[in-house]
Amino acid sequence: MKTVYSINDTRDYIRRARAQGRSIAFVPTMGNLHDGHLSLVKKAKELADEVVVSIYVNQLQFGPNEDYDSYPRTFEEDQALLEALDVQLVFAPSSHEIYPEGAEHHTVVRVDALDGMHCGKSRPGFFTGIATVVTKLFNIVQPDYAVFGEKDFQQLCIIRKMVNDLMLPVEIIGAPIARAENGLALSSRNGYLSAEEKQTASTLYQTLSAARESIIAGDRNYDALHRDAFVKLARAGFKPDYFNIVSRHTLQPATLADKELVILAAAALGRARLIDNIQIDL
Ligand SMILES: Nc1ncnc2c1ncn2[C@@H]1O[C@H](COP(=O)(O)OP(=O)(O)OP(=O)(O)O)[C@@H](O)[C@H]1O
Ligand SMILES: CC(C)(CO)[C@@H](O)C(=O)[O-]
Ligand code: BAL
Repeated sequence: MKTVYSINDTRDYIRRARAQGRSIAFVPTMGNLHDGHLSLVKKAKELADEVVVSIYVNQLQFGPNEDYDSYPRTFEEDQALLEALDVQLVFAPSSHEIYPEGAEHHTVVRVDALDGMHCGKSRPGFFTGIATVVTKLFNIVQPDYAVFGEKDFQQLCIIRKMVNDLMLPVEIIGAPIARAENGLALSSRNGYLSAEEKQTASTLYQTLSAARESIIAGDRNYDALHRDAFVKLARAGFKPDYFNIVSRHTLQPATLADKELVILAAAALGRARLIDNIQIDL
């Protein structure tokens, strides 16, 4: 496994791999790797000859009062995990490499149709920061495939739309949510939770699962399901942000005509803001 820090070294590596006719799958991450990330890497290995993983905590997607400074950075451990999976290239740029003139007044990519709702409503600028850095990373790595987790469902939809609208030559692959035994979706920010909070945190998945069961059983009172979920989460100690039953394709509130749904949820618990979702086929 090779680790590079510059765009030039990444491009050199990619050029050589391409000259040998090798295909490339890319997994962008912010590091502090867990089994969720590793499942993406395993998927990438199935898709292409070369797997490239980026580790970069992108300041542009963090709000002024968010956890950019305290975001967990565990570069050495991350490298060991990727080495064990035989990843060929790790790209770990500095902020200066990605934003040499600073992130302010930088050209951005905004996926207007999907970025003002759900997480985008609570975190203004979040998805513009993501779409912008992912575009840069795609331009640097120029992969055939890029793998993203379904845990960040809105992010995955936004990347798909961006790639489609801007005709970027990369195929986006979604990977299922990796969960802890109690159902909690794995996330780097789970590290902010105490052992007790980690148990409580599973209520988010349980609440999603219960709503899913009700809908499958025929309940179509989405407003009431939304209200009940907020009450359940608040009782468990969460500060619920949203619990939205939406069409999987538009991310707009589900109508009775929609058959492919997803429930998107976010809630704060202690220091952590957790997100999760569950899909429903009617
Ligand atoms: N539990 C999971 N299952 C599947 N994919 C995941 C999981 N957690 C993260 N990913 C995916 O890994 C990629 C990198 O995500 P990121 O580095 O932000 O990790 P994270 O654990 O989601 O961090 P955070 O706690 O900051 O949200 C994204 O495509 C994300 O969807
Ligand atoms: C896609 C991503 C690596 C962009 O910084 C980040 O949003 C993430 O880790 O999901
Ligand atoms: N996994 C999404 C990145 C973020 O929350 O900043």
